[in-house]
Amino acid sequence: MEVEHGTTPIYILSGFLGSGKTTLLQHLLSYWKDLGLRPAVIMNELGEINLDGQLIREEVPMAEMLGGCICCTIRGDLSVQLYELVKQERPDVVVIEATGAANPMEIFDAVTESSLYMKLDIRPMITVVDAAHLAELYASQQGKTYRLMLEQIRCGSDLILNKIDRISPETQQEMKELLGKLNPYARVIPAVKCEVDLPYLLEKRQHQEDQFPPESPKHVHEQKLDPVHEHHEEAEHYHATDSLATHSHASHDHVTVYTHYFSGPVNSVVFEQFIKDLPREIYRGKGILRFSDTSSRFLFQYAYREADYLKITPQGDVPDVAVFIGEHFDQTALAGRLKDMEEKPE
Ligand SMILES: Nc1nc2c(ncn2[C@@H]2O[C@H](COP(=O)(O)OP(=O)(O)OP(=O)(O)O)[C@@H](O)[C@H]2O)c(=O)[nH]1
Repeated sequence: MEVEHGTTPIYILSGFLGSGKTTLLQHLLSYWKDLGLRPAVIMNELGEINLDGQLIREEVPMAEMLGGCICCTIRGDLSVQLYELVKQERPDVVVIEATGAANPMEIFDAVTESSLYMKLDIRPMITVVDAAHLAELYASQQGKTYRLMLEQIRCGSDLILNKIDRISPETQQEMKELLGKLNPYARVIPAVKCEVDLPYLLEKRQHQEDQFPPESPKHVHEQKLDPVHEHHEEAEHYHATDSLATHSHASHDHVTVYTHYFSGPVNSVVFEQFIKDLPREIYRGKGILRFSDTSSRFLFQYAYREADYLKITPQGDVPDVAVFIGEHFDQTALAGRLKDMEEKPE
């Protein structure tokens, strides 16, 4: 990796909730470590607790931005966190993992603000796309989730078409072509578990600026480097020029998060059934649990109707917790079912 002296490369990982960003992050961190580089991470979660952080090696410096989205509610904090992380840890490279609900243009905005007082090399965005989820949303072609996904696709310079194990070869071909149409400037990289050729993904390409379509991220990016530019003017300009940006800040107003702290262990079979029965409006779940019928603790992941359980020994003092993210789901009903499980663990 070419690193300009005194300049910190910043990679932003974008992609809808559960698409595979943390999976990619883990590959990136191992790759850089093997090269003898010191990576650092900024993780942003909508929930109050960073569960993905549990999957990251302890020695990797990490700034956690919890309980909001860096593209809007806690956006101002990003430049502060980035500044402190770079100053204190002197990393060779920083990766920002955005929440899957984040509007990519706004993250670009927030990061470029930091580049006003730090030497940063903001690399083009990497967007991870859940192939099966895209196929389904493309079929219906509606909803805010679809629009947000389109925007994330449009802003990526590399599009990792992940989870191709979940679609047929024909659909795979269709999705590749679709990505090519939605964003002709990006490289499309099909993958399973984000296993991609990392030197290829990270290489600095010639004429990288030409990758951006006219009047899209590059345009906004350049404006942000002008410190006297008024924010609302920029926002207006962005809305006026970007045909997909019909909802900018409001893009994830429809996304809600429910965090449940468990008062005790729950039965694993009952919990697994509960996850299987989750309503369609809930598209993401994760948590750390203690089951009454097993001895170890588990990290569970639920993304787009597929669940995964991993035995873990949490770092530090981590409560038993589950976080659910979805669109307008009934939080009270969900809370009730979880509570029931605690009261009847067997
Ligand atoms: N079947 C399948 N599952 C995958 C693949 N890649 C990742 N997953 C699983 O999908 C789930 C979500 O992956 P993450 O890497 O946590 O996704 P994320 O984008 O970081 O999720 P958020 O942080 O919630 O936005 C996990 O259970 C992964 O093991 C893949 O290629 N195929």
